Amino acid sequence: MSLLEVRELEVAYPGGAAAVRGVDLSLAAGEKLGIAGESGCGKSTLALALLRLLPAGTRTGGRILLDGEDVLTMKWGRVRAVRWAGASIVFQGAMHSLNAVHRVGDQIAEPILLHHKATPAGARKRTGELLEQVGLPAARADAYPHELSGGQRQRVMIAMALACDPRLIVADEPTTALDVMIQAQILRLIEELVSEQETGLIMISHDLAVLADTCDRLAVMYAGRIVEEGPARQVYDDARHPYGRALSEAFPRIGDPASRFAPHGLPGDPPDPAAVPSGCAFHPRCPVALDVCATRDQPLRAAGPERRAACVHVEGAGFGGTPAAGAGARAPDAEARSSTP
Ligand SMILES: Nc1ncnc2c1ncn2[C@@H]1O[C@H](COP(=O)(O)OP(=O)(O)OP(=O)(O)O)[C@@H](O)[C@H]1O
Repeated sequence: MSLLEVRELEVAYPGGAAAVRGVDLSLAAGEKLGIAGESGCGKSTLALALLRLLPAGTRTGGRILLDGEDVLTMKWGRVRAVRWAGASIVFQGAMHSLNAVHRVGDQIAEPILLHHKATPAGARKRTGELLEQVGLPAARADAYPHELSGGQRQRVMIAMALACDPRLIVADEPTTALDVMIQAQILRLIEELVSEQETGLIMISHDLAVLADTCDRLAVMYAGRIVEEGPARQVYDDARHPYGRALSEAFPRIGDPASRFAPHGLPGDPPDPAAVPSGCAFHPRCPVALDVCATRDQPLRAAGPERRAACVHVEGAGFGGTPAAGAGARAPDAEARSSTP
């Protein structure tokens, strides 16, 4: 049985349209899955749904099975028991997630006291061990968040997330606010810790390169849907969906310093959930869209071994494996749009 099975997940904020629209994904124990997409594609909404941290009044549909138990329908007492111990989350910007008026050691100890019924001395000992595990001296337990650097605070957040030995860690842009050197250290730390402990990891980022370097598998999200999925390195090197391709071209390539100076960027923005275009939601920005893309949405379908993509070009010749003409580098091309599938 998978550690996590998400089936046809729908999430709509109070009074709003669906921000997550029919997401399916699964994660094996100890597996690392990256979820990529631009801001507004629904990645954080998906992360919050996994731990049932969505605001009151949010409508959800589908199923989120964590070790076979549906997080969306479990009683609140059970949800509280599952958080930290079953699954925990690391948010971006630890300054906002940590309580400014409590020492960081007390904040790490809190879930340990709650879930492991530890004595205060036992919780303190475990807190020291966790801090050392994330590369901080145990004595930093006495510090307040403002006395730590951004990287140190993010390490504290990771220590908290690990405190109850969860089966799953969800890391939502865990390094976005940090400088590049610290970012690399924190990513390596997360990777090592989850590998050592066979913890499942869902890491969310807009940066495909970061995810390709850290994760086993990658899912690309656009307008609340997963549009591409597969082994991380393959998706990064040879995306089958034009959006995945545009995203991988939008960032400097791993190991290719020259690409930092290449023209990048994907014109336009992802749609607002209330105004998702008809057909394939990406078609207005897609450089290889066909007429049919404006009217017919594509399901995720096999796009090679262990790979899936939701694009009209996947089935036929001409797209899968063939480099698309500079996805994102120019406006939709009239010739491509007028050709038939
Ligand atoms: N609390 C909320 N109430 C209403 N709408 C929201 C709320 N949070 C997010 N949204 C909307 O849901 C959509 C998806 O947002 P979400 O934060 O999940 O995307 P994201 O891909 O994680 O982006 P980011 O990287 O900026 O967090 C967006 O259109 C956003 O405006």
